[in-house]
Amino acid sequence: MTRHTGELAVPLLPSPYVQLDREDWARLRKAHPMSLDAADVERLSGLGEPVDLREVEEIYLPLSRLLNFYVGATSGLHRVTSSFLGEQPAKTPFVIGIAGSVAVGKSTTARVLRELLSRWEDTPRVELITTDGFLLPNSELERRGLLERKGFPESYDRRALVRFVSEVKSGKPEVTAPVYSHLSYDIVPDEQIVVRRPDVLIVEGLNVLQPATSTAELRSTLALSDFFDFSVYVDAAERDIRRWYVDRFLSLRETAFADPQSYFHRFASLSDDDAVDLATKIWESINHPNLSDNIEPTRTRATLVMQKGADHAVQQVLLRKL
Ligand SMILES: Nc1ncnc2c1ncn2[C@@H]1O[C@H](COP(=O)(O)OP(=O)(O)O)[C@@H](O)[C@H]1O
Ligand SMILES: CC(C)(COP(=O)(O)O)[C@@H](O)C(=O)NCCC(=O)O
Repeated sequence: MTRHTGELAVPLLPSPYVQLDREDWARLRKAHPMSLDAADVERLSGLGEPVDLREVEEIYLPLSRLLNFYVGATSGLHRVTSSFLGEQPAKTPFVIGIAGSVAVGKSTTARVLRELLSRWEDTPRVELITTDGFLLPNSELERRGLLERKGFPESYDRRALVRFVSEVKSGKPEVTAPVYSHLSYDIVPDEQIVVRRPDVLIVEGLNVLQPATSTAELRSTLALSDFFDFSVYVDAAERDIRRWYVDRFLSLRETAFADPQSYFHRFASLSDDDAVDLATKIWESINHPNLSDNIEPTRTRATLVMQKGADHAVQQVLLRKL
């Protein structure tokens, strides 16, 4: 097996990652045999995403196995701390962060992992939360002049997001999160997600690996990632991500945008060329600068980096060893 040092080195420091080609990573599966039964296959194909089952077996199953080892080791550490303190050990939810650009495949990765992790005996209850629920409402974004910066770190209520994850982790019986609608393009008033002591919490979003900010308003808060037990950065070449974004925009024209209630309904009747132009313009003015200024710089903070090729298939996996 060829293992070499990952490219994501901080200059002059040894890379903290071991880099595995797809074949090497997939081979790890043989050491930890697992298979999907008919019910698993059915559940996975019911997720509404065209995920190749070979991809699930070769990439996501080994990852779910690794995560299962981390869950065991982390709960051992919690037990040690409780016993040191002379306390009764309580079960602490294992928290996974999933970061990456808009349209890189974070939601798909998160949903596949939720399915696979819930198959492990010690983690049957896996909850998934997306950070868009913590975007400031449009009225507030407008007041702050941030409507064109949705998805940038400052467009979120970061304090509420950190509080949410810390409360789930502290074992609070019920913790609620606000809900964002892509249909209305805003936070949904009076709607909430309730999380009740999961075994695993997956937190997926563009900015989940952002370091703590030091603005006057937020100084001395903890970073969200301080609560992560494991994090995944989904990575790909920007030209591929932009194409996935434009393709998704084109297909949303026939589905979500076609709904008269949709904020984007006015885009449903665009010609192919105009839709491609508009999606490319949104990419260049919002999603590209957010990726290069805010999201990509957090990649080296992830425990594991999945590097996808043009067809979404993972080509390389970088796993943090140091
Ligand atoms: N593993 C995959 N195989 C095939 N298509 C995928 C895969 N992951 C994502 N996609 C497609 O790429 C687009 C973006 O994926 P999504 O998970 O919605 O990204 P994000 O949550 O990062 O915005 C979607 O159209 C999705 O169907
Ligand atoms: C809602 C999002 C900010 C993503 O939020 P996340 O759940 O990753 O925090 C993003 O999908 C979005 O709508 N961005 C605005 C620019 C655009 O329309 O692509």
